[in-house]
Amino acid sequence: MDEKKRVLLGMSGGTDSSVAAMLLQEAGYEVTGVTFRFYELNGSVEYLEDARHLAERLGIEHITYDARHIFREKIITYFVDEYMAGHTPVPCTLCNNYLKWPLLAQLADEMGIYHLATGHYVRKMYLDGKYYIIPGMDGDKDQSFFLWGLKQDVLKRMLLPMGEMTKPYARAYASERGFMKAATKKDSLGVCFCPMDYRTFLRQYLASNSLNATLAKGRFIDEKGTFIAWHEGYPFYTIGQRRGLGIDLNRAVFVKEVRPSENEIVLASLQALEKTEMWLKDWNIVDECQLLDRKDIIVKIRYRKQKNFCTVNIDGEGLLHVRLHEPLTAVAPGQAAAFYRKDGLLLGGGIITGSK
Ligand SMILES: Nc1ncnc2c1ncn2[C@@H]1O[C@H](COP(=O)(O)OP(=O)(O)OP(=O)(O)O)[C@@H](O)[C@H]1O
Repeated sequence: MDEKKRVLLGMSGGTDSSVAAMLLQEAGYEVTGVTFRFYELNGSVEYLEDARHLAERLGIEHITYDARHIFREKIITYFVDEYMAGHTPVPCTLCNNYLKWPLLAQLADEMGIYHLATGHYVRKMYLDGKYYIIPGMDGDKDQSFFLWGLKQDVLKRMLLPMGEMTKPYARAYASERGFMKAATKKDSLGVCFCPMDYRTFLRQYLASNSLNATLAKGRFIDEKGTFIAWHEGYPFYTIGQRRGLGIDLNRAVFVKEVRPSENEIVLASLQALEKTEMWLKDWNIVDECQLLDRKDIIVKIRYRKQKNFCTVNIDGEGLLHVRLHEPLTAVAPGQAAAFYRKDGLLLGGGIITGSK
């Protein structure tokens, strides 16, 4: 078979990658599915069985790849370390950019397969000699926010069959073909290894690594340093947080600052959290001409909803400097910022290291 017609697809056992397998097959590709064992919540391997079973029904080759050790090292350890440093980590962004897609490329190379695919709801576009990610047609499912770190060597090989689909259509598509389990799978919620609440995960992780002594009660203080109440330990709070502080004041207060060395959390009004400048490290830009020094760049620091205009430059220390045209609240170190052109082209992104 023409090597351009072979594709390695990441199969999670979920609806999207299952439908992606069907679409690629219908488009005439010889599909090989790979399921990475990243993390098995409560030891469940049902996802592996589902992926295997689907591959069998479709008559496609399927392999599994044990990435638990590397996932633990690169994603979970990083996640815990970031909270312990008073930051807000972005495990899904890191996993996609440094693990999932690079692993797909590595395995595909070993198998002599050119194309790489996933069930992400994104599309890609070729412009002036470069490939760009653009949001999926289903605005509600768009996952472009997580993919700003991918380089051209991966982008050029990507096939993104779900980009033109909506989730309801994907479910109907699987069901019409008799794949009822794939059609009715629940959407995955948040971070795969702690879908609900990171605090519970953090407590368990620290306890099982004999590190819980590092968590002591600390002081909530106001901006002037006045004691307000006791808190559970600084890693359990993130900048911008309002709910779950466990205190009852007669005004709305938000986490403005996390101070690990003092185990203090500074609380303030929302207005006091406003920032107009950010600095990013570990950044990636597809084409500097499309991003730097322009006045109409959109920046997102949240997966959903938020969008602001900004101007981006590289500063003397090699960090990306972002000037926000309107202030943003809840800018936390460790979080990702992704840049878009007004028409949706994903221009790059980076990790927030400072703001003012
Ligand atoms: N364990 C895994 N092994 C291989 N590929 C994976 C794995 N987890 C996710 N992927 C790939 O990454 C894509 C995006 O995964 P993510 O978990 O962010 O989204 P999702 O909407 O839940 O996808 P799905 O419905 O396919 O599970 C998946 O569609 C799949 O192609």
